[in-house]
Amino acid sequence: MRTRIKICGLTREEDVDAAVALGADAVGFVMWPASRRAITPDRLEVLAARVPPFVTRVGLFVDQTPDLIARCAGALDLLQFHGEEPPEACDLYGISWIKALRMREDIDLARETERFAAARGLLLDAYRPGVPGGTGECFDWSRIPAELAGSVILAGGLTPDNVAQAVARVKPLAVDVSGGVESAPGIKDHRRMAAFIECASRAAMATGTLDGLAPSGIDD
Ligand SMILES: O=C(O)c1ccccc1NCC(=O)[C@H](O)[C@H](O)COP(=O)(O)O
Repeated sequence: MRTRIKICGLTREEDVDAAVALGADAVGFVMWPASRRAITPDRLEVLAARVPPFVTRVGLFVDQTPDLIARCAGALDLLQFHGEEPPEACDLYGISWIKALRMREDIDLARETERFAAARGLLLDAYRPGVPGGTGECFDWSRIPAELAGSVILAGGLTPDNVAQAVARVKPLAVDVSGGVESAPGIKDHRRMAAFIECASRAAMATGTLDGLAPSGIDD
């Protein structure tokens, strides 16, 4: 499967337009007020309205209220939970959700995978105490069990310089980047976004993530 690409932490119209034009499969919006990339629900409506069909609009939440999440859900295609949202509560909003897990040294991935079995996917991210996401740090990708790798969204410290290696080594379902394509928190650098998407796409093709397909995509 082709590795999908999510550009996260968007706050400006021009950056949303650039991410879509460059071929991002998903765009992420941080709804947690303490983040330097946070936007308001009103701003989310404005930015999400610029995203065409077939590009997934992802809202990021950290232990936030059901009312706020329900307020945002109308502008989103996917919820990304970073807090301790109980699995059963996530079904309240009527749209799909993914669970972000921070790779603490003592994480029990088998247990967490079972606990969040109802999620559409797991996003594996770096761990820094007190920081729910957007750390700009990598974690040891070899810690991802082989049987899980193809179904996870890989996040944490990805950049145009390391994303090809990440795709080749992990072959994840998707890669997720925020800080690695910025000139400042929440301000995306369009050249870095273009380089990231190019490098990730080339690596996905090179690693045969389209196994079994002839170059034309049709068996000869
Ligand atoms: O990006 C944030 O500021 C953020 C704040 C609170 C919760 C989640 C947040 N981001 C989550 C993401 O999905 C980021 O893209 C991911 O953590 C990777 O960030 P980076 O290491 O900067 O590429």
